[in-house]
Amino acid sequence: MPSLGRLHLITDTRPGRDPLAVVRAALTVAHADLVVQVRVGDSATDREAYDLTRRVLALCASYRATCLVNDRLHVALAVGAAGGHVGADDLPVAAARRVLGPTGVLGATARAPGPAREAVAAGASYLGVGPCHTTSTKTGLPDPIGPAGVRAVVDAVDVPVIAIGGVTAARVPALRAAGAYGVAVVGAVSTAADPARATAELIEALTC
Ligand SMILES: Cc1ncc(COP(=O)(O)OP(=O)(O)O)c(N)n1
Ligand SMILES: Cc1ncsc1CCOP(=O)(O)O
Ligand SMILES: [Mg+2]
Repeated sequence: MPSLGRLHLITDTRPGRDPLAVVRAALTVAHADLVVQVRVGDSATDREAYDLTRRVLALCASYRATCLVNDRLHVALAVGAAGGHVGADDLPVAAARRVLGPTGVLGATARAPGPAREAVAAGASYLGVGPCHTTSTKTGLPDPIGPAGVRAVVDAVDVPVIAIGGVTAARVPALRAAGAYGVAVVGAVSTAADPARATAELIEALTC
């Protein structure tokens, strides 16, 4: 697998947001260091997910950035994205690996060492670990695990750990010190007054 980008931008498709404009702004700064994960709401149709993903993939291609698809692996395959991300309510990791094939990038959500090891054994190529901090963009999550929780997972696996949940540039140093390879964000970029600047601050924090 080519090396994974350290900054994962997850699309924000809540009403009033402009995910394509945010992705475009982030790409102008982060280029190939960016992984864009297309995540649509549960009520979105497959056609809507497909159309958005095709457009994101075209933007990513211009910058040699990686495009992944959250949950809907058939959309990832249909558009030719690099892979996808699954969690507890999605296909099991082993099934997702069969769908994507041996070379697809496959992320799996884990928040503790045991499930993290299982996900890697089942074929995950990276782990999304969190919520690390309180988030306002997803409800119904368990308590934040903090950098110490990230460290526990990092110590248990040999794949990149991507910290997620309430991540800001100011919080990146502690997450990196805990062994996180990178971070995934929604709000830190999508709700920023200047998404390009917010991206630059995250990239700088990740490369220090
Ligand atoms: C990088 C990354 N980590 C975790 C998640 C969360 O995935 P999941 O648990 O399946 O929840 P939804 O995003 O599907 O609501 C993620 N998407 N990306
Ligand atoms: C999808 C998801 N899974 C765990 S936290 C989260 C949302 C992260 O969004 P933000 O970066 O705005 O906290
Ligand atoms: Mg999911």
